[in-house]
Amino acid sequence: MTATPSGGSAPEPPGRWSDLERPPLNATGLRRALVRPGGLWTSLDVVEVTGSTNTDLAERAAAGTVPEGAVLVSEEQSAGRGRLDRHWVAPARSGIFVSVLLRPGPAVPATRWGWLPLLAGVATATAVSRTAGTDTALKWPNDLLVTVDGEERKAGGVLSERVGDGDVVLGIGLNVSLGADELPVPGAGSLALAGAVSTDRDPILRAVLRSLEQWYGDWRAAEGDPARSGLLEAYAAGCATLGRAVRAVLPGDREISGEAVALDGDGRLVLRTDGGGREAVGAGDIVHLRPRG
Ligand SMILES: Nc1ncnc2c1ncn2[C@@H]1O[C@H](COP(=O)(O)OP(=O)(O)OP(=O)(O)O)[C@@H](O)[C@H]1O
Ligand SMILES: O=C(O)CCCC[C@@H]1SC[C@@H]2NC(=O)N[C@@H]21
Repeated sequence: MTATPSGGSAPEPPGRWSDLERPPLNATGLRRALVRPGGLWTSLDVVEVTGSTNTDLAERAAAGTVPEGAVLVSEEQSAGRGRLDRHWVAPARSGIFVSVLLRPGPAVPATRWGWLPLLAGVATATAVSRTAGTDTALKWPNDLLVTVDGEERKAGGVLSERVGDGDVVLGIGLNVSLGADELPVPGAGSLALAGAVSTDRDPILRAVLRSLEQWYGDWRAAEGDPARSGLLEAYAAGCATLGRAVRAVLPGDREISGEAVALDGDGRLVLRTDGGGREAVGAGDIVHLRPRG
C-alpha cells in the first residue's frame, strides 16, 4: 500500500513494489561484512538520496578527503549519470547505485585502466548470477543485459571516470526490482523482470563488492595484464557482443558495421568491417544487429 498525501492509503497498482517490500539497505551490516583490515574497502557510506554517487565521490577524491577503497551507496539518485553524458534513472530503493574510489597506479600502467569498466561488468555479472540467480550478459563496453520475454534488455551499466592524476571513480547502477511500468526507457530491464529468485539488495551489493575486490586484486597483481589476470577470458566468456554483427556509432557520429571479433590489449572492441578491414573501437555505442545465434 502507498501512503497518500491525506494520510490514507491507496491500493498498489498491479506489478508495483511498495516501499514496505523495498526495505532499506542495512548499512551497518554491509560495512561490517565488507570493511576489514587489509581489505580493499576502507569505508562504506549509505545515503538516502543524492544527485550522483559518482559526482560526490569524485568531489571528495579531488578534495583529498577519501582514501582508495571508499564506497558510496545511495538509495536513490536525483541526477544519476550514465556514459556519454546520459542520464541514469535511479528511483528510491529500486536498485543498486554505488561508486567506489580506486587508485590503480603505479602497479597498473594508465594505458590499462580502460579495463576497469569491463572488470566491473564481470564482477557485477558474476555476483548477480550467484545471488539473484539471473543469467546476465555483458554488452561491450559497459552494459549488463538480462533476458526479459526472450529479449535482451539493459539492467545495469558502469561509469568509469578519472579524477585528477591517479584516481578512478567506478560507478555501478543495477535495476533490481523495477517493474514493467517503471522502466525508464524501452530497452531497459531489471533483475525482477528477468525472473530473479531474490531481489534482496543487501546480498547482491555485498556480492558485487566482494567480487570487485577479488577481480581488482587479481588484475592489480598482474599489473593490469588482462590475459594474466584471467579478465580477458572471463569478459569474453560473458560477452554478448563478440561474434555478433554490430553497428558501432562512434563519437562524431561516424558509423561502422561489421562483426565483433575480438578485444585488443586495451579493452577495445575489434570489428571485422563490412569493407573487409579491421578496426578497433574504443568508445561509442554498439548496436547488436541480430539476435544471438
Ligand atoms: N535505470 C536505467 N536502466 C537502463 N537504461 C537506462 C536507465 N536509466 C537511463 N537509461 C538510459 O537508457 C538509454 C538506453 O540504454 P542503451 O544505451 O544501452 O540503449 P540504446 O540507446 O537503446 O542503445 P543500443 O543502440 O545499444 O540498443 C541509455 O541512454 C541509458 O543511459
Ligand atoms: O550505462 C551507463 O551509461 C552507466 C550507468 C552508471 C550508473 C551508475 S549509478 C551509480 C553511479 N552514479 C552515477 O551517477 N552513475 C553511476
